[in-house]
Amino acid sequence: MATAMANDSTLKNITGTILLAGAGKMGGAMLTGWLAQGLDPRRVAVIEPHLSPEISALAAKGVALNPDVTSAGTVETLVVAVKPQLFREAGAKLKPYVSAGTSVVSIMAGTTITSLQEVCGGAVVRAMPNTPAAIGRGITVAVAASNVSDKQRAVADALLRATGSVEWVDDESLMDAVTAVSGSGPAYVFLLAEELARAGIEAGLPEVLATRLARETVAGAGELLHRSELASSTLRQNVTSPGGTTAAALAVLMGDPGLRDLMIRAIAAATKRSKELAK
Ligand SMILES: NC(=O)C1=CN([C@@H]2O[C@H](COP(=O)(O)OP(=O)(O)OC[C@H]3O[C@@H](n4cnc5c(N)ncnc54)[C@H](OP(=O)(O)O)[C@@H]3O)[C@@H](O)[C@H]2O)C=CC1
Ligand SMILES: O=C(O)[C@@H]1CCC=N1
Repeated sequence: MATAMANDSTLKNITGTILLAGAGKMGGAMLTGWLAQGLDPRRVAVIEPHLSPEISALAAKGVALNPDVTSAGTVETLVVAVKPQLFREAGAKLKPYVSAGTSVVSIMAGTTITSLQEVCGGAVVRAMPNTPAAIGRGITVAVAASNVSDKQRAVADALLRATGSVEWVDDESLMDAVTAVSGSGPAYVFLLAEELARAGIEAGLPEVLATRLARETVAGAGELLHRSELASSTLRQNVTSPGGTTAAALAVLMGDPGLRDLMIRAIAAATKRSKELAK
């Protein structure tokens, strides 16, 4: 387990450059979190071939866009948020930005610490965030290579914690299943909202009403789960009146085969894909 954790001033006290490679959906969400948590925009540089209007606008606040190696300054932390399939090509171009003291924080699915060390060098932290990071409600799991110093780990922790909570693990082999559960997990919940709406329409509801009911139900149940100290199974039981409507639906969802079997298969497929992306 990590010994060095960030404190409130870690982001504000950064003196080197935080270089973000890949300001897409996940990298862009992390950048938003860093700036919201007080990271000085002048400490941030972004490498991104197709800059969105939102990222381009950050130049006015001092974020450096596509700096060359000499103008990037001393890169304290390189955050790699490109697609794993592009990493070998993109990583080789990033290596000149990495010096002896640079830590490399990767959020790429599948890509191992060993590959990152080979391609970029540096002291590597492998992390897996998720998109609720965009509203500060993400959860990230991180694992550090043995050459990551306490200070580097604290900076990585601060960068990741700016988008939600962080769990550190020691065993890198957990990262494939982590990716399947929490990295990809938001997509499963959004699919639940889609299919709940579709089933409502099938049951006779107007589309607009069904969509609203499904969206608010998923969001409200998620917020209740977030705020409550009760186990999710207890919250489920609190909805389920004996012999009532929920019990009738749950008999289908918890039947055999049911959601358990589907979820086990889905997580196994995503875990397998994460392992394949390592190759
Ligand atoms: N989306 C998610 O929920 C999560 C994603 N991740 C990981 O985050 C990474 C990014 O995913 P996501 O944000 O969804 O993908 P995106 O495609 O939205 O973002 C990747 C960005 O990298 C840019 N890019 C391409 N080549 C380079 C390069 N050589 N140097 C710098 N930037 C480059 C892309 O530009 P262009 O589009 O023009 O090619 C794009 O803007 C992936 O490795 C993924 O595994 C991790 C957790 C969750
Ligand atoms: O789908 C993917 O591969 C990435 C990793 C986790 C979420 N999105």
